[in-house]
Amino acid sequence: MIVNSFKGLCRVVLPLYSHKSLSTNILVRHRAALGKHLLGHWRSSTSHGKLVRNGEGKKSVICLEGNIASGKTTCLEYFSKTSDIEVLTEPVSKWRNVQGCNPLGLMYQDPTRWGLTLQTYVQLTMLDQHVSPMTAPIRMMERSIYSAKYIFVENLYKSGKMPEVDFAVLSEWFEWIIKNISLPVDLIVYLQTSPQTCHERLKQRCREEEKVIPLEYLESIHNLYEDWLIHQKSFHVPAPVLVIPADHDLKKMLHQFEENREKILMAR
Ligand SMILES: Nc1ncnc2c1ncn2[C@@H]1O[C@H](COP(=O)(O)OP(=O)(O)O)[C@@H](O)[C@H]1O
Ligand SMILES: Nc1ccn([C@H]2C[C@H](O)[C@@H](COP(=O)(O)O)O2)c(=O)n1
Repeated sequence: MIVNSFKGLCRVVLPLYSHKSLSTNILVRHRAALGKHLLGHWRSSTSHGKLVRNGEGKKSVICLEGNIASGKTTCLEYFSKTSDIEVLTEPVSKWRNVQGCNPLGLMYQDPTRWGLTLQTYVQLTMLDQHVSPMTAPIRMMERSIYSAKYIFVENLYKSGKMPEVDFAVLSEWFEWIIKNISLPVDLIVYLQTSPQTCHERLKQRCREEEKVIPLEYLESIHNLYEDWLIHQKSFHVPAPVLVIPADHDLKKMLHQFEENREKILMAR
């Protein structure tokens, strides 16, 4: 089921400067030079004033969304065997180890203290993925900078675990990013599961940091996903949504991935 076709409108902005990303060079642009330079993998968009990756229009970006342990990595593994697709898994290893520290683990231990720390780093690493040069015509990436903000930051804030000031700082960062940098998404594939299924799979995966996650946490994440991608009543949806029911066993899931292959890969 394709839920919606809702492309974001771009705004004209005048960024004063940009920065060097973790893996790519982003155009460093001053007001005086706006629209004149073409550096590295980036160019300034003449129509919208955003930083845009060269060749962006010819390629296709699919974001795979879903609750924790819904089966996103398993799905990406399946499609990684297809030629002409590059797969970007979430940089969880970075979230577990930044210069010897583990912000993911710290966040689960004390979300009020460490939520901002983790989500700032998630936002940076997801941005880095969105802007990294594509090495194949189709990119499938696990989650997005959008779900980081609309689901996980929102959940921390709504549940009273993120202080107002932390939420405000993260929100301003996020707004700046989406206003100034082109982050095109052509399709969102939503693996729709029940929170109970995720809880079972989470226990089975047994990631150390996640042992403290109760069913209620997965229910909150689930409700935010449903409001965003199914009811479309909370936040902007940056691309059409393909929903794949994902409570089924592995065999049936692989069958469904195959059935949806065309819809997913034609998302341009
Ligand atoms: N359809 C399925 N049925 C049963 N177990 C599954 C299924 N899909 C994935 N799993 C298992 O559930 C756990 C979480 O899956 P994973 O793909 O890592 O989820 P995610 O990337 O969304 O967190 C893993 O142990 C995986 O082997
Ligand atoms: N913005 C985010 C994104 C993810 N997480 C957490 C949730 C999981 O514990 C872990 C990885 O998620 P998965 O791919 O297994 O669904 O990272 C977060 O807290 N904030």
